[in-house]
Amino acid sequence: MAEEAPILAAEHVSLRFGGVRALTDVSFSVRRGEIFSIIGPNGAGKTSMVNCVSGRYRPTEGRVLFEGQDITRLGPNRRASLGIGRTFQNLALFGHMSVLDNIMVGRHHLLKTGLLRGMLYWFGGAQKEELEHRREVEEIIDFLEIQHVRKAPAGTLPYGLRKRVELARAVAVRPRLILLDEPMAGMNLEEKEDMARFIVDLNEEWGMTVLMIEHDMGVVMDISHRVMVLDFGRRIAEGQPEEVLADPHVRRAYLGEADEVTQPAEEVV
Ligand SMILES: Nc1ncnc2c1ncn2[C@@H]1O[C@H](COP(=O)(O)OP(=O)(O)OP(=O)(O)O)[C@@H](O)[C@H]1O
Repeated sequence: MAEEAPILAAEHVSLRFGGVRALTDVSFSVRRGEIFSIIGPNGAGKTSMVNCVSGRYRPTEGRVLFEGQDITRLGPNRRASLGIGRTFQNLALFGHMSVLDNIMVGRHHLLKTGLLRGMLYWFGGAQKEELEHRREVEEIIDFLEIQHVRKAPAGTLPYGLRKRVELARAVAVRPRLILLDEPMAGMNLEEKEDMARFIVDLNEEWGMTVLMIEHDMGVVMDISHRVMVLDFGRRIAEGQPEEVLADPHVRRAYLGEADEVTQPAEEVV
């Protein structure tokens, strides 16, 4: 049987900012149902790559395909409405709004009915649709275990919980592909474990394909099905976590392992 087409494919993507080559000829594909991680040292091009997928950046060369459709020229909102959701490296919540409202905003943003319908709601119409949204949002709140803070202003929550709310907002639009930019950044061990569990559940129980940037190698190796390694904007490896970890090129470039030639000579006494 022929293999199913990938949900996401990047083909020969290059991205330049003036003289800076953020990405050079990067190709990879993500299969439906996978947790796929991009790793690499600082400045390797990970965020640039994810931005080329979300539509924030347009590649200088190459193409990005989502479910077989060329989305290279589409803007971020259009891509979001096709089924690509995302979270940000830096939190992007409305601090004064409640957790519940922050998540509702996530849904409103992509509603077919749009702004006018949203306004109608506030003046008393469209409640049925709204009730359905609320039900779905409550389901997400339960799933991410943030019931106890649903009424709290998002800005008053500890960092780990805010990250979870941000994930809830991205999940609220039910994307088929979710882009997570450093979901564990700044978290303590317990928060990381919780977040890792949520990502795995999103993937396994909610059927979301995940494309993730993460620096925490333990988490990456634990939960990813496949990993791509970028270094200086180029793809230097891709495969299952254990293959990638064993790759000598990766060990040298990323994990900082010196190869034999560069080992300091033993001191002769
Ligand atoms: N908007 C921009 N304007 C100019 N240069 C940029 C821009 N965005 C990224 N770059 C450059 O592109 C290169 C790749 O950056 P990018 O942020 O994609 O790397 P990264 O792997 O995500 O790094 P980090 O792990 O530190 O987040 C870097 O040299 C960076 O300075």
